[in-house]
Amino acid sequence: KHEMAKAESNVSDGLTLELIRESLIRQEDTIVFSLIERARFPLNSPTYDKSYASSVPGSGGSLVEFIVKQTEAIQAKAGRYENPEEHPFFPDNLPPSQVPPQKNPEVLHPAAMSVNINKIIWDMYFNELLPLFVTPGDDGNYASTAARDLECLQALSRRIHYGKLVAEVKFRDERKDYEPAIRAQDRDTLINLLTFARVEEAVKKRVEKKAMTFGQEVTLGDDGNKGKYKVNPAIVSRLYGDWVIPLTKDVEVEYLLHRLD
Ligand SMILES: C=C(O[C@@H]1C=C(C(=O)O)C=C[C@H]1O)C(=O)O
Repeated sequence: KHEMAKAESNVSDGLTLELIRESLIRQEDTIVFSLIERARFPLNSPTYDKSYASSVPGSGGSLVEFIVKQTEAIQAKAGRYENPEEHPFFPDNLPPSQVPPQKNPEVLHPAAMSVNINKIIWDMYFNELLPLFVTPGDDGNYASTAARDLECLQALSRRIHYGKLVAEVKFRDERKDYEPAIRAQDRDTLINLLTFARVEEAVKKRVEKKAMTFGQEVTLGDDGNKGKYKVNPAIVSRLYGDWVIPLTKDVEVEYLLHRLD
């Protein structure tokens, strides 16, 4: 099946819609597990409170900002952001990579570099999503909480920015349809071209099922915990329907608008 998709794609770098969809499906596992790990802790609001971390040198904000900035600085030195699939939340003043450059194949148009919607992802995660899937309360585990938040943010960011690859492969497959819309800078036509409603419905159903499967209480003996999940499956489905899929499509459109620059 794979080989067929590859043969159809008539490009040399092996990028196919089928391989991209496989990666997006695999990334659902990472996202669901990272939400489950974060949900072990209650909201722990001091993690996000500027006054709590004000004595941490160089934090400049909350404890979560401190963890994210410091982690991104280390990972930048290790070459993480040389990979076109990775996008920092705080791109300003990141140290350069200190490892030998990797030969990443040039799959995307260079305009892809300027598309980074992590600010929107950050606000969505903390303002809308987090209060929906964690319990209220405070158990004092702020550093662990911030580390789990970073994992959620990175998994969501990678999935949403994968829209660049989705857009590239769709553009190559239907250049004749995309080119006039790009020349006209016509967002609505681009959205219509790249939307597959049936795929989106399947994604939402599958992530709900994954939340039920990965988030069930596994017990030996009586099934007293049946129907209790570590993260509410309906909220995972809503995360995808309301935010992940629309933001992925925003990335696709932003990328395509500059595809012919
Ligand atoms: C990712 C794709 O493109 C679009 C975006 C989707 C998503 O974010 O999951 C799903 C279907 C499409 O509307 C795809 O066609 O597979």
